[in-house]
Order: sequence, then C-alpha cells, then structure tokens
Amino acid sequence: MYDRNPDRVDDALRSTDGVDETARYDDPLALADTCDVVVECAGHSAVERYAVPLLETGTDLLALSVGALADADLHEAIVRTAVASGARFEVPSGALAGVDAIKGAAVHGQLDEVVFVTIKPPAGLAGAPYIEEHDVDLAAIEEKRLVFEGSAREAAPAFPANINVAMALSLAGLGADDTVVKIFADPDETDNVHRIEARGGAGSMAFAFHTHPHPANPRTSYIAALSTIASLRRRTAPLVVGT
Ligand SMILES: NC(=O)C1=CN([C@@H]2O[C@H](COP(=O)(O)OP(=O)(O)OC[C@H]3O[C@@H](n4cnc5c(N)ncnc54)[C@H](OP(=O)(O)O)[C@@H]3O)[C@@H](O)[C@H]2O)C=CC1
Ligand SMILES: O=C([O-])CC(=O)C(=O)O
Repeated sequence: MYDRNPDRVDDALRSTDGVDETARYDDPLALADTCDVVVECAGHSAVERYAVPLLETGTDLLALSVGALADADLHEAIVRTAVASGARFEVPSGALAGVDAIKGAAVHGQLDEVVFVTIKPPAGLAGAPYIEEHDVDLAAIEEKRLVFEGSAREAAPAFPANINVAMALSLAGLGADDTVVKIFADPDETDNVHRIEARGGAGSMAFAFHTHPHPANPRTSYIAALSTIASLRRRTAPLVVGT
C-alpha cells in the first residue's frame, strides 16, 4: 500500500483487518518486488508516471485512472511495454457495467454509435479543470444542466476525476475519438448516474446505473471500490463470471 500522504496509509491500515505495517511501501515501484498485481487508484499523473516502469518489471497493473490513456502516446507506450514484458494492463469495469456487452458488440465492427451520459450532483464535478477554465458556477446551478459534450478523448483531461469510466467504455468499444460523452450537473440528483446508449449490427443497448457516491468522496461512486475488489477476486477465482 502506498500513498504520497503517509497519514492516509495509517488510516487504511487502521481500518483494514489483518493488514499490518508490512503492507506499507515508501515507493510505488517497490510494490513490484512482492506483488503479482498493483492496483492504481490515485489519478492520471500516477498512471503517467508509474504505469510503464511497473509494467517493465513484468507486474500486472489494474488501473482506475484510465482516462490517462486519452494521451495516445502513453496508451501506445503502455501496450508496447506490456507486450514486451508479458505483464498486463487491466481496466476494471469500475463504476460502470455493460462494458462486456460493448466489447462483444465491437467484435467484427458490429458497433456504430456509443453515447455515454453522466449526471452528477454539482459538487461531484467540483475541481475539474473544465469547470474552472469555463468559470462554471456549480453552486448557482438550479436545475439539470448540460455542462460538457465532446469525445471521450476531450472529456478525460477536462474531468480527470469524473470520467475515467468513459475511457474504459471507449477502450471496450469505438475508441476515444468516436465515443460521445455528455456530462450534466443536476442539483436534484443525489446519486451518480451513468447511462450507456449503443447501437450497431448486434442490436441496440441501453444501460443505466444510479450509484451512490462514496460517503467520503462525492466524485467517486462507492461501486467503483467494490467492483475493483471483485476484479481482483476474479484473478484467482475457479469459476469466472463475465469478462
Ligand atoms: N475507472 C473507474 O470506474 C473509476 C475511476 N476512478 C478514479 O480512481 C482514482 C482514485 O479515486 P479516489 O480514491 O476517489 O481519488 P482521491 O482523489 O480521493 O484519492 C487519490 C489519492 O491518490 C493520491 N495521488 C494522486 N496522484 C498521485 C500520484 N501521482 N502519486 C502518488 N499519489 C497520488 C492522492 O493524493 P493527494 O490528495 O495528495 O493528491 C490521494 O491520496 C481517481 O483518478 C478517480 O477518478 C474513480 C471512480 C471510478
Ligand atoms: O465513480 C464514478 O462515478 C466515475 C468516476 O469517478 C470516474 O470514472 O472517474
């Protein structure tokens, strides 16, 4: 376990049964010495800085901040390094579901359109570069409002802590340039709402999720942490459900 703020590791060790000081690391790359898989749940900058060196050691990386792959050079370097070392860069379904169906529909180009809609309480978008650069006054939003529409590649750096799911969806389906993202702020919403609308040769699909924000962090859905644990369990499960 590593966090650049050691107090957070203290908190995590205190609240996790059966995990002791030996789980503490002072350098994220040192995790590769003893771990089969490293889980990144930090931010785009951590993926930019550590993904390639970790993969070079042959250690698998399960990355939540996958929006970092909107940088095509980083995306390419990650794949190239994984091929060379035999390690895997894994993108968990995270706060999303339906990714497996989109992945299936994309086989043989059977996917024509993917639209991803996110609706968050305004506080859940606070601090996003796009909100600050466009002087969006989140506190003044009185009814549901579209604050962003663009491609997943444009959305990822504009909302780095909100829209990693759109990049996961892109990687499963049409790619970052052809996946349409719409982000709404809604003061009447208490959940994080994600909707996928897709159509193509395999049919039309719509998935909608109303997930509770994590009690300690309104930007992140609680299910993202839970499904990451499920992704880890899948790695050693004798019976695997889904992809
Ligand atoms: N793919 C998905 O489905 C989902 C992805 N996410 C993403 O997962 C990540 C984690 O989410 P969450 O726990 O809510 O985020 P938080 O911002 O609450 O926590 C991130 C932690 O990582 C630290 N950190 C950030 N960047 C670095 C770095 N370069 N090196 C070392 N430590 C770093 C932060 O430190 P400090 O406070 O000092 O910055 C902070 O302690 C986010 O990027 C989030 O957007 C979240 C939900 C769903
Ligand atoms: O947790 C969510 O609802 C989605 C999220 O923050 C992300 O994709 O970065």
